[in-house]
Formats: sequence, structure tokens, C-alpha cells
Amino acid sequence: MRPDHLDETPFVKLSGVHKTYEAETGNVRALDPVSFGIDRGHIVSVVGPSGCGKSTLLRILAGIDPATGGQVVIDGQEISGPVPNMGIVFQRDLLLDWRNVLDNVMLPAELARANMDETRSRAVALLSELGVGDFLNRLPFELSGGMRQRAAIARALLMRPSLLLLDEPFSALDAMTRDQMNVILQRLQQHERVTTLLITHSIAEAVFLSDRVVVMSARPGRVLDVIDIDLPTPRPLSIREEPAFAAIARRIRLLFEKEGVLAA
Ligand SMILES: Nc1ncnc2c1ncn2[C@@H]1O[C@H](COP(=O)(O)OP(=O)(O)OP(=O)(O)O)[C@@H](O)[C@H]1O
Repeated sequence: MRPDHLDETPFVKLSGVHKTYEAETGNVRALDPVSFGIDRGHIVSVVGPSGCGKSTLLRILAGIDPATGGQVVIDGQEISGPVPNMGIVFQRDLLLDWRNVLDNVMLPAELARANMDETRSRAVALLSELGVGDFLNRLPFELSGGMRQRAAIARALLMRPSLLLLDEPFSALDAMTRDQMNVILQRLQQHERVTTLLITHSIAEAVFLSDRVVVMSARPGRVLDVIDIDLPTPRPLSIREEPAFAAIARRIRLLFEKEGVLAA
């Protein structure tokens, strides 16, 4: 673990970010001060138990929910409102039912009044890379959950965001589709190199996809450990059976066991 969980100059830097919700039924301390960094082009995962403040952290980073205290700096600028040029994917894909796949992916280009020809080529290329190039004219209801989520990822990446936020994007998918999505996302990241924060409940997914894993305690969430994942990339799924991978997963599991989050 780095002494202060921070790099010299990470692209994203959270310093002492904390959050207390003021609700009518009383205050909810959701996040204790959290500090870590995300280097440019890296994927950092936040893994932690339900209710530990992971989504809160993501919303603070997106600038759509203010922190109670602390500082978020993105590319040298402290954020004070919604972060421009950000891509976001939630557990629910939020595709528009009446638009076909290509038109769903093109939505951010329309909103930004971008050059439609150029962005359409990028949309088609992204969808092909994601394995849904043959489904451009299909409506969302005609697609499986995994295919819908691929379209949602293409939409989030279309405008080349400087930051990609993934809030448990694969947790509604079956285990095999989830594995497949992990491989696809990793392959895409090999050339997109977009700075990414991934929120997940899955230790294996976090270790497989990430350059760094932030391990959170139960609510109020605090950082239990920040682990740099030095496994070579690209990683085949079979890496999960290798001792180095298993050792990292075990280290994270033991932290949760020690906290009483997982039964020992
Ligand atoms: N707007 C709100 N007002 C009051 N409390 C809130 C609000 N949003 C979240 N909370 C509380 O803050 C805590 C953290 O919520 P959050 O959704 O960030 O957790 P999470 O780790 O993402 O959970 P999960 O893994 O189950 O999605 C929870 O106890 C939740 O009930």
C-alpha cells in the first residue's frame, strides 16, 4: 500500500472526500474521508460491501452529488459541478426503447451537435469491436442483457470521454456473460485507454480488470487498502486460477473477513 494512497500527479485525485446525507429521519454518514488516485488511462476499481458508499463516491466524482468535505481534482482542476466529457454506465443500461442500437449510441453526438458522419463511423467501429456490429438496426428489446450493456458502453465511449465511470455495469448479468464482458472491456481498454473508475461487488472482477483496487469497509465506507495489481496485461480469464491472482483475491477477502463483512 502506498503510504497516503496517492500518486505524485494522478489524473484523478480524491483527497479526504467524505459524505454525510442529511435526511429527515436523521443524518446518514455514508463515507468517511477517502483518498486515492487514478493515473491517466488506468482502471481503478472500488470494491466493498453493499451500502458502503460506492455509488456515493461515484456520484461525487461525477460532480453530480457534492461531497460534504474533501477535494476531487481531475486533470489539475478541482471539480465544483457536473464533470464535462464524462462517460457513465449503470447496472441498468438506460437505452431508449424506441431507438435502435446505433441511434441509442449516437445520442450523445446529437446532444453535443457533433459531426454526425465522423461520430457515426466511430459508433459503428465501437459496436463492432464490442461484438454487436450486426445488431445496429435492432431495437433494445430484441437484445440480450449482455448485448444491451455493450451498446451502453459504446454510447459512453462515443465522445472519447476523459473519464469513464462504471457503476456495477455487469452485476445484473449471468456469470458467463459477465466473464465475457470482462474480457471485452479489457480488450477495448487496450486501445481506448480511458481513465476509468469501476464500482463492483466482485473481487475477481476488480482484480481481473484493474490497475489498482481500492478496498472499502462497511458503512461508513473508509479505505481498508489500496492494492496495485501488477499482473501482466492483457489478462486471459485463466489468470484467475494462477497463484499470483489468487493471492491478491485472498488478501482482499481476508480484509473483508477481518471486518466481519464476510464470514470467516
Ligand atoms: N440521498 C440519500 N439520502 C440519504 N441516505 C442516502 C442517500 N443516498 C445513499 N444514502 C445512504 O448512504 C449509504 C451509502 O449508499 P450507496 O448507494 O453509496 O452505497 P453502495 O455501496 O453503492 O451500495 P450498493 O452496493 O448496495 O449499491 C447507504 O446507507 C444509503 O442508504
